Amino acid sequence: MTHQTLKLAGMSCAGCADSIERIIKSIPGVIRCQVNFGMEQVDVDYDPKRTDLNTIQAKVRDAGFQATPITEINLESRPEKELLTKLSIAIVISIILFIGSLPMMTGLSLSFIPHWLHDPLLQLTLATPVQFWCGQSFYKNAWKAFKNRTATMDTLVVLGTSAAYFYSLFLTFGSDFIEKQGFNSHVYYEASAIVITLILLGRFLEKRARKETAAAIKQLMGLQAKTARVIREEQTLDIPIEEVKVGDIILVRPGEKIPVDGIIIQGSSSIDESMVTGESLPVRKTVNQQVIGATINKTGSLQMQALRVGKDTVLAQIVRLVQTAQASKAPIQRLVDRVTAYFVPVVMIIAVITFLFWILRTGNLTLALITMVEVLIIACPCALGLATPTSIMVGTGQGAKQGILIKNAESLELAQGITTIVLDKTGTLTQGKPTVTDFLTREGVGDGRELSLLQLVVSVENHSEHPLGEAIVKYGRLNAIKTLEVTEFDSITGSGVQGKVGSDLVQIGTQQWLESQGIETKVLKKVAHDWEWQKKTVAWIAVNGHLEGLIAISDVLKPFSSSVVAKLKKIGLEVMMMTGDNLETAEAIASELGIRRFFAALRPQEKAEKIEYLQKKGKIVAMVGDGINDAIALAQADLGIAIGTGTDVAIAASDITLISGDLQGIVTAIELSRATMANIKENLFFAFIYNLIAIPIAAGILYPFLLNPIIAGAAMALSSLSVVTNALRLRRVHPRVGG
Ligand SMILES: Nc1ncnc2c1ncn2[C@@H]1O[C@H](COP(=O)(O)OP(=O)(O)OP(=O)(O)O)[C@@H](O)[C@H]1O
Ligand SMILES: [Cu+]
Ligand SMILES: [Mg+2]
Repeated sequence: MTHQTLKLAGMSCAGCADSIERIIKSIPGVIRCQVNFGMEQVDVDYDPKRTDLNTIQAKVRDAGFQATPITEINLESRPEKELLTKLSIAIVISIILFIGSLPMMTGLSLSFIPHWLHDPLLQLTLATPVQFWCGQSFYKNAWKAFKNRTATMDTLVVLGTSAAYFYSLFLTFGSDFIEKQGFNSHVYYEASAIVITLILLGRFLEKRARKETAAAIKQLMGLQAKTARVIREEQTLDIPIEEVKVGDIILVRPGEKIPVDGIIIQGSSSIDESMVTGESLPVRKTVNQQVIGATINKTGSLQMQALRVGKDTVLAQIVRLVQTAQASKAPIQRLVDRVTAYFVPVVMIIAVITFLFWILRTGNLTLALITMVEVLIIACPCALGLATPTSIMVGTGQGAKQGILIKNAESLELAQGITTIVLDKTGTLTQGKPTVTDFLTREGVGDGRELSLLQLVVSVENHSEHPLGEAIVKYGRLNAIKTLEVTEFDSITGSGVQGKVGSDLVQIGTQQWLESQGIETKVLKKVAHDWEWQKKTVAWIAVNGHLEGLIAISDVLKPFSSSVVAKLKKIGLEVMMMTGDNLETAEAIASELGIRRFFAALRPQEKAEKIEYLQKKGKIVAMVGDGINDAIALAQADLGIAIGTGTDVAIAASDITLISGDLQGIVTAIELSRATMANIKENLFFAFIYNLIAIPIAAGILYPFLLNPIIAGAAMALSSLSVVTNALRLRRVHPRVGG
């Protein structure tokens, strides 16, 4: 499967986005296609054996749009200059036309307005370029839609303003005829010109605002360093970031940005990773630790080796993730789409009925025409099309700024509805950087076997990815233990690890597991219990099926664990804990955090089963976890939240990732979701209520009070603008637990 992002040109409203999506999806071989109206781009997945980029581009071109591939991240937006020129000219002409028609509109004789301004021929000369040059894009788009056998908001604008324009044109040259019929012979050039101007103005402002919503991504990308100082063939050179290759040795001085992702090979420093992880405290890093491109090296001088460059860097991946999330459709949007699809044709029918009704009832052609034009203009559903996507864009962008990656709009919509949140213990509530506190052999202190047993244990744990394993290896290093060769290593997720050192079978893991292997564990039970009550995790050691010792490992809680649990309860969620660790340790930790319900000694599959059990009881469950042992449960949960410092498996199985592992992100994500959904509902309410009220008025139910078409145009431009502005308010959501 090939993935490609294309930049789109020529879209004027959400309706165009829909038709492009439909066209691309209809090409055989296209697997997935998603248009992002806000970013003006489309993501396509296709089978390269069945179709290719040229075919896709040609199809899009046939429909009247342009699509060009984006290879590197590139956000240059289409020049707005042309739109601005057209808008300025339209404004000037509209003002002149407006002044000229004031006496007629108000019925007053305003002597300061020269009479020639009211001349229909002059008005025609002024109105024509506005209609066909400034308004050109409406005609083009309406034609495009017509060819695709759909109707969009452009269709409505074209029908409405053309009706006003051609009616006036007819009057200009045939007013005698009209007057003989007893009709009023006022021309409506100014109405059509002003409506076009207002809609252009609305588009211009909307474009501006939409550009602002892409700000989060732009900000992320602007973070990238421009150059890097590399050492090649013993020479130090400054080269552009694009030319850095994997494996290059790079020098980073204090205060400089880390140019690409890499590993420190010399020096140590504290590094500000807040731009990527949202974590505000600088982190101390030294040799062999990874650094992320775009983060800031604060104090020390570093030499690093490039590991990932270009589009493989963490930053580029984050940008891509955020872009896809912003383009994705929330379930609520699908409903809106269905409604909008029927909206335009329905409006056209209402317009025709309005026309027929008034002409038959009053015989007044002007009245019938004006009401029809109003219905066409005022009912334009573009605010409806903007309501959901703009909020989603701002919401996901805002999350990214705070170190919360939301996989798609659906996850964002889901987060607000959860009732229960289940937290994993090790690595989620605790730091996941445990240290060994006690080590005991079967015979107790001084049996002379301590070091040789520790050597066996450390050798096996050296192969484990588990934080407990890492802690034991570190402990071995402190005791100057040399590791031995291990064969037949096996990791039983959720239970422990085993391997052969020479001919000895070494097993390290839970008591439960060793018992299930037929190993007698009674002798050390008392010591183990004491340790567990001190919140320590106990690993049991057996060699050749015989219990030989115990290791106690303790892990401290993350600084915000308690306050996050409290806050989650306060916003009305049921909080539970779930762990693979034993019951006593779990109980001790849970009571410290004030969590009443918890499940302990769970194997990975059982974690998922517990979640399923909660779901069966009608709860909507979010699960937060970091490890391989959490992956199934994360996928089972309604909303999976992964700790970014955890394993890749967990991140892949989740819907939301907290990049820095800061638990406050859970609260932020939920509040952001609630705010976004509320915002979408406000937007939809505004958009619908406006149409519901405006259409009947435009159709003339309040007759003899009639709207002027100009007011209709202004109202419609304002309604989309207010939707976009409302969405931008989401940028003010910054909930934080610690202040
Ligand atoms: N590499 C290992 N070395 C020693 N013991 C292990 C190892 N891996 C797992 N265990 C044992 O299995 C138990 C369960 O492990 P699991 O990975 O499922 O959960 P956990 O990391 O302790 O806790 P949580 O589920 O809260 O993240 C551990 O508490 C430990 O006793
Ligand atoms: Cu519109
Ligand atoms: Mg864990």
